[in-house]
Amino acid sequence: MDGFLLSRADRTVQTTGTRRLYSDVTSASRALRRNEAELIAGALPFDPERPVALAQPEEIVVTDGPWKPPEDLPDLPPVRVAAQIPLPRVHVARVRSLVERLELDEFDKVVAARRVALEADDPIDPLALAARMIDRHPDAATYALDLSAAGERFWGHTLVGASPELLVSVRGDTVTCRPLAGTAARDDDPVADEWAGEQLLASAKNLAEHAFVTSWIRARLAPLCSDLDIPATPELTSTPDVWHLATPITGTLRDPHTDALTVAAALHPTPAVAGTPTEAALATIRAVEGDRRFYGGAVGWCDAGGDGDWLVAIRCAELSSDGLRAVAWAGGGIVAGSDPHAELDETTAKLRTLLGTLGL
Ligand SMILES: C=C(O[C@H]1C=CC=C(C(=O)O)[C@@H]1O)C(=O)O
Repeated sequence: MDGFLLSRADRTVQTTGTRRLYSDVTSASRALRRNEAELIAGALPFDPERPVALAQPEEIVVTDGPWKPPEDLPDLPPVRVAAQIPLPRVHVARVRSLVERLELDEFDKVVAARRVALEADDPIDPLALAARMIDRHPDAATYALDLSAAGERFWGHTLVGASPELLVSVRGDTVTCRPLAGTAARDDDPVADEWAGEQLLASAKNLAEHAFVTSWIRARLAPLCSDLDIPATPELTSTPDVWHLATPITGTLRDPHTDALTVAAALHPTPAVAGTPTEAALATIRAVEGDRRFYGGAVGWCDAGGDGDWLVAIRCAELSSDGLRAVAWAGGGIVAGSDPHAELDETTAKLRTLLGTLGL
């Protein structure tokens, strides 16, 4: 796939071709400020030390409403699970060890993730997968983008997902964020399902897990924004697979020239994907999991006026250049009191967003 697609309920940005690549957020933001680029789209990796995938496209199409896929997209092929990395019992053991380290005050929260390697009989077309994800997850932001700009390790690879989590949106001088943290699986039985949501909203452990994210975002946004409105308690939101705790946040840019890409970089990675304190959480994730590549990163666009949308790159998979292999990730926030088996189940529920779309 050549280009970028971000489909949200109100607006779709689709680009093709590459006019120029940027090696970091600062040079991309400078190009926007100097009007050298009309729009820059792409992704920030999970690990801020790794290369970004940001490009000025050749062609840009912005439309109202969600993406309307072309009729001639190929069917999705049969897909099977080739490996779980690590094995589920190893993930449980990792979480147990992280909880012990939390009790020793090494960090307050850390996000533990695992991945599933997939194999397909025929190539998975990234746009066909995105189209199916929009059908199944109409309230999420669906994305599909070429990661080649991040260097040789990513040549021809694409990232496809349906994220329920808005990192930041900027329109004029208005900043909006909607962090998520705290999860419960949905239930087929409507009564049990409603109960699961109510329990989540009342869960001290999940409220604490969520508060680490909102207080971190407050600290990061305060230098950039005035009139910060961050409700004291989260609200309940849902995807077809899971319930989440969400906090809608708004603010006004102190300097109206600050662009959406700069705000996204200042807010990434939040404790919803890394943990807190950030450096201790990142060091732990690097040592325990290795490189998460673009899972847990940010996907979005920013225009020369500074407006833009950046989504947290979760509920996604990275597809190989031939489309025959894919890796899907899911993680969950670990805090004092986290139950290792429940954390494994939570990642399984979150993986359903991607795996269910592929018929698994
Ligand atoms: C890290 C993920 O989810 C984040 C977003 C919502 C809820 C989360 C949680 O409850 O742990 C995570 O912070 C993921 O889906 O891989």
